[in-house]
Amino acid sequence: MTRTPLIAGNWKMFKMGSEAVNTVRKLAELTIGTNNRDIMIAPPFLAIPLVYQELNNLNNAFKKENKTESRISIGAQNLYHENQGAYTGEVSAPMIKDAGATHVIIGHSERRQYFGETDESICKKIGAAFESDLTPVMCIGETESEKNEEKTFYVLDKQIRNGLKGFRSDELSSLVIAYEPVWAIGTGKTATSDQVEDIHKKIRSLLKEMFGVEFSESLRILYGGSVKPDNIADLMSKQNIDGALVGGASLDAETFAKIVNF
Ligand SMILES: O=C(CO)COP(=O)(O)O
Repeated sequence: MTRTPLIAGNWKMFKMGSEAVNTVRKLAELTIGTNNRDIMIAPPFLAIPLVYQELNNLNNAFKKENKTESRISIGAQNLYHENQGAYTGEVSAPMIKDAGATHVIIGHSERRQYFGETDESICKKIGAAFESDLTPVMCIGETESEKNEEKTFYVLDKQIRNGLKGFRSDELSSLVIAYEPVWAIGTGKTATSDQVEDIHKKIRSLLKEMFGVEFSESLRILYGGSVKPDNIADLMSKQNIDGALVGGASLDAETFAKIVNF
């Protein structure tokens, strides 16, 4: 089974609209001709329509020059699980889709930590993403103290079982999982590629038990946490690491393009 790698950038709460547009333009130019991997960027909500418009313009220009379309797709960083209603300040899956995104990051550790997200709310959000035909990138990961107490897989098992409760494998077909150990996010500490490979193997075998071998073998499992141009190739050399979810190093187009073109 070959899984197309996905290199995704999570811009978190960074970049004004014009900065987002400039960065995506540079990134598209630096990744022209990249054809064996998927690229996704997740700008703040307000920049999504601007980035979408810019990518459309660029793709039209590329077409005229006989170049292939950019492989960059757009993701949101969160959603609310209801489609519409009196939920002041929230953004729904149909709105995200309408703005031009195809992916959505769900359950990032920063949302779990600062905004009270739970496995149960994450499960509802995954359902809402699929209902609107968005690809959910479901984030899981243990904290430093959970790691020190050797509870890593206990925590991941719980996050996966509860986050994916009630779904059938055919409903989850485009799901992406991102393993992001909380202690490696923004810290410069990366898990070694062997440690990540071992955990990804365990995640895949849990998903095989839950949803069958066809599903587990086609599912992409990304790693996130201090991914940089100098560690991406080592990570990507492992059989069960199918891409990366990059924070800080995705903000600069040149740095991120080096990661994309590892
Ligand atoms: O949280 C992350 C991506 O979602 C990882 O962030 P860093 O790459 O900055 O460690």
